Amino acid sequence: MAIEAWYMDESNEDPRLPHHQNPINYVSTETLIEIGVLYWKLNAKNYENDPELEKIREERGYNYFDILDLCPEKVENYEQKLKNFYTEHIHADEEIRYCLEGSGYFDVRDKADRWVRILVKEGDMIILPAGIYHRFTLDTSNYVKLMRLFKGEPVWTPYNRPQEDHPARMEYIQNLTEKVGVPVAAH
Ligand SMILES: CSCCC(=O)C(=O)O
Ligand SMILES: [Fe+2]
Repeated sequence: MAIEAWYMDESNEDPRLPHHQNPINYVSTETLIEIGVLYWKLNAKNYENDPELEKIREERGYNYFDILDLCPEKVENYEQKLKNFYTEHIHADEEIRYCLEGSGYFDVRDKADRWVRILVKEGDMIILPAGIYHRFTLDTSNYVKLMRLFKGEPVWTPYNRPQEDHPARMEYIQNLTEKVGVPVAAH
């Protein structure tokens, strides 16, 4: 099966809960593609010697990688970092994450500015395009180990919403509009 994604409910409960709507409202792979989210399923057990991963890295120029083992013992300012991850933001570059262990949620905004929750678990690699509003949270299992990839020297700077005048945001919106030929929701 492809990656699992759904529209979120509006409740203010614990972000680590799934936040499904009732009834469950899944988001199709086509919709994810339309908003520029890319996805691969790989064998995470094999990440140190995986020709498939190597091919993606080569084709897309991801010469940098590191591993983020998201637990309080290994991450400085753990709570603060989690808080920042869950604050809606964009980046000037793609955000590329490959889940090696555990799971978590990447939330992205669709064209109508609705939250789409993407479940990322072992073997899932996702690319969020530059300029897409997004955030990240652990799920109730409370643990994830992610590979972070990048083209060139890594820059992880988040620009919190609103960022309508940020060049990456403007380019993202431009691409969205070109793809479908209709305006996206105003912000
Ligand atoms: C834990 S990686 C995902 C969080 C995020 O959006 C970021 O690092 O910018
Ligand atoms: Fe981010």
